[in-house]
Amino acid sequence: MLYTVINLLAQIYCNGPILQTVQDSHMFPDSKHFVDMSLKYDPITTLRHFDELGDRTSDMIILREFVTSHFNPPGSELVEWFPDDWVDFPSNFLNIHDYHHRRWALHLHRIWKDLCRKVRDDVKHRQDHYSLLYVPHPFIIPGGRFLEFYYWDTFWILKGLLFSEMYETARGVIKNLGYMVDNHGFVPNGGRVYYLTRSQPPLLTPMVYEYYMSTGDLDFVMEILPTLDKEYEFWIKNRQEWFTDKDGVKQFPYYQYKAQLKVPRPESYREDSELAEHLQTDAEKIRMWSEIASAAETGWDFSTRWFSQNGDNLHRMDSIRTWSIVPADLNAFMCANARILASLYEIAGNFKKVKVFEQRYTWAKKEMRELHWNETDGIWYDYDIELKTHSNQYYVSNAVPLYAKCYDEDDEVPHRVHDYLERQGVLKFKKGLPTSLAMSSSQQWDKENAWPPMIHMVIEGFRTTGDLKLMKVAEKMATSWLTGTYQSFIRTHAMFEKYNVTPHTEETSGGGGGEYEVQTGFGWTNGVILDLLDKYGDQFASSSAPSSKFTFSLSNITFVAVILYILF
Ligand SMILES: OC[C@H]1O[C@H](O[C@H]2O[C@H](CO)[C@@H](O)[C@H](O)[C@H]2O)[C@H](O)[C@@H](O)[C@@H]1O
Repeated sequence: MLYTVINLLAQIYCNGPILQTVQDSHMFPDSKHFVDMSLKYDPITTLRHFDELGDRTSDMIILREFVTSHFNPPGSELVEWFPDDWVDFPSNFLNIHDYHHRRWALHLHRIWKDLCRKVRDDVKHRQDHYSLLYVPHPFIIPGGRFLEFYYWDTFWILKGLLFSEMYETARGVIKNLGYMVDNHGFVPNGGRVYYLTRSQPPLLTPMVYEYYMSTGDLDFVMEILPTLDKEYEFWIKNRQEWFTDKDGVKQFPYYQYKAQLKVPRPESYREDSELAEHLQTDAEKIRMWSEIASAAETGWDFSTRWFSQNGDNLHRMDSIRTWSIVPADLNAFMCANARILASLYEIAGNFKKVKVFEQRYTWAKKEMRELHWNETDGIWYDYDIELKTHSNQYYVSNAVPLYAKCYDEDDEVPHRVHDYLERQGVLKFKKGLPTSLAMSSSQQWDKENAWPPMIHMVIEGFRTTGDLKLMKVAEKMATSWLTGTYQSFIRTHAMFEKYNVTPHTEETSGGGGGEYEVQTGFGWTNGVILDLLDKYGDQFASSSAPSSKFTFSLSNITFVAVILYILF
């Protein structure tokens, strides 16, 4: 049933004459706008009405009239939702000693209410009218143009919700992703029908682990465990290959982002059509669109990481070759998934499964050592499976295996990672780690853009080593990030999805590049700040807060007022 509905919807939102005509007409400046509009009639009627217009759809006035009379504006399928478990002052925030930061945290905490949505019941009953996929529980959207849930964003949103003591909402967002696995076989990139051809970095199992660590809610873990297992199977079945020795004997499995797409991404239809314009054959175009969709699956859309690293094509988007890359971060995530699932099955007393996942964990660590670890440079690199070599370039993702703890107990490894970052000169970026050093790139997952999830993983990677020197490194990074983003917030009153950390200016500002304007809101940014304030709020003092006496007393009054309000 659901399969038939999805197929029908695909004819409107993923392919077909309406999508192509509207997107090619440049009716909306952002290609995502059109595919987020819900239908006024069912897909078959809509297609028939469009067909009846014949050639007249080349007239912009007629086309616009058709869109207005057959589609609703984006967002009308969602209700703004007040989360039941939201309280004015979560007691965790008492741990934030500096009142400026506490006030900032309270502001971010309030933003959860602005970003919380519930899918209207009508979507459940008439899914064939909506590109939005039905999920049963309220959830947090990233913000800006992103009005649906996003898979890997949810991990950092969840971290923030847990610090905000919104355990019910946190459980709901996890359950929604589980609902995706149960109904669609995997977690898509985001909650739209056009995202059903690809996933995103697999962090559902780590989310359950984080939730369990904060709540001790074992019943929920046991309930969702089969779904987590099912998601792991999706990655095995659809994204796994075996590394073989020269005699063809299997050594260990490895994972790649590998989505298949025969058409341009619907939400960036124009951009992808133009990129493939020069290609002669359908096969070449399909390959390029699949490489692009796979890059979107990485979460790093787009980055020179997926483009040619040399020659005339250096760092050009049309040289995209995601299928040739074995990403260090994806394999680290799969490794962490295997380790967590082995522990959860142990708690469940299912020792057969413990053995299965322990074996997968052992393989994953072997894969990390043999394909990614570079003994000379002391870091993990992406592996180029076509050229049979390390990618050998600095990307902040090189440090993700440290966060995922995907290496054998060895005190040296974290220090070597630190030394590598130092040698690359990226620790000199005072405001935050740059994503890459590919200065000629105009992509958003490159150069001096710093992304909250990556900053968080590096900080956590060092903080959790237990090594005093590296914990200091983590603290310094966290303090710089908090200071820069706080100053930016005071100046702009906005939280950005990514930040520019160029050393050439004093101030941290919103990032740039890529195919859309920098967005504000912003789910994962706020989640990361709240989690860092959880970890460092008792030590971190604002050097940058507004200094006038008036602001000082006003903020104290605000805080006292909040406390009085709670007490009485
Ligand atoms: O519409 C273009 C792309 O937008 C998304 O990617 C970016 O935003 C996401 C939400 O914050 C984030 O998860 C992703 O890492 C960003 O690059 C979307 O995920 C892409 O699939 C889409 O093509």
